[in-house]
Amino acid sequence: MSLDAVVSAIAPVSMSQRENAPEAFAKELGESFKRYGFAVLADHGLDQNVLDTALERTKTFFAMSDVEKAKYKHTPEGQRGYFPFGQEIAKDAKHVDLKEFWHIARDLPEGHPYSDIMPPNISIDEIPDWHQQTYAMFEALDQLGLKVLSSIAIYLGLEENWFDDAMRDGNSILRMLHYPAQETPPPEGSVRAAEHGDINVITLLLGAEEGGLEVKDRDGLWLPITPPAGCLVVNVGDMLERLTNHILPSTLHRVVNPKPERSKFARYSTPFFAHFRPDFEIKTLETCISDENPNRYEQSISANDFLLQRLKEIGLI
Ligand SMILES: O=C(O)CCC(=O)C(=O)O
Ligand SMILES: [Fe+2]
Repeated sequence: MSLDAVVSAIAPVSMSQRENAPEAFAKELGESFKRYGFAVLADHGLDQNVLDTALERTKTFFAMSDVEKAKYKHTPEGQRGYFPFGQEIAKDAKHVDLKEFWHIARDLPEGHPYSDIMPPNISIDEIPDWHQQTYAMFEALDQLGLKVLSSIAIYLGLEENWFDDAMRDGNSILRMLHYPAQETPPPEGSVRAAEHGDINVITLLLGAEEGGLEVKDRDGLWLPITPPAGCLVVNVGDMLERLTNHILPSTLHRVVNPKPERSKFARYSTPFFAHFRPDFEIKTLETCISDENPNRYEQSISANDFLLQRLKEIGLI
């Protein structure tokens, strides 16, 4: 198969269809998720200025010295702030990933019942408007995520607003990722991000235009995903896979090292991991159980217990 054929394997779905033809949009989106666990969204309507400003601040932060950045290292229970280079290791992987990142999470009002599970964000002294600018991006993606989920609900035969309560005050994370340039070849076997499934409900990913993202197809072959400029990649996470009894699969993906001609370029990407509220019980949807697909999970599990289990596996707590 030619590279072009592979790139277009996941055809973009236009969000502009969503208002006029919600059922048709939901079907096209849902079929892409069912087939690949991934969809490519065109015309997402996000404010480019908000995205550009947040990315510009992110580049400023990662350009700071390791000593300066270390002041903002996340606390083990926190999942907010800075995660230095060489910390995350994918489940069952032998080498750490070649990346550093920052987590922005939801701001909660003081005294909120989830405050003990969802601590406050961390600000950066050297970049005074860091929180304001990156939180604008968090909020934009949070809202877009709900729209995508409402179309998924339609596809699954649920009420359009089914996910609203499950996602209210959810423990979502915007991850600003920096994969440094590779002027000298990295250690044998290390990659920018080793193969993994995402833990959360859905992920909205910007920044994959710089190549490297690959998705493991049913036959075990890796499909490169290089979305057209201005498109957003969306994928199903393990929580939605479990909720839907694997009707919507959480597909393994990875970020491979750059080709020699791109090795002097850093890669920045910004996945938004949409999460349920911590006390939401993930219980298989009745609409996803059938004779051909019996319930795979007799027990329900709270979103927070599921998350803690998985964070331990990848070395983040
Ligand atoms: O950087 C990318 O393109 C993907 C990142 C990713 O899969 C993740 O952080 O979970
Ligand atoms: Fe991922």
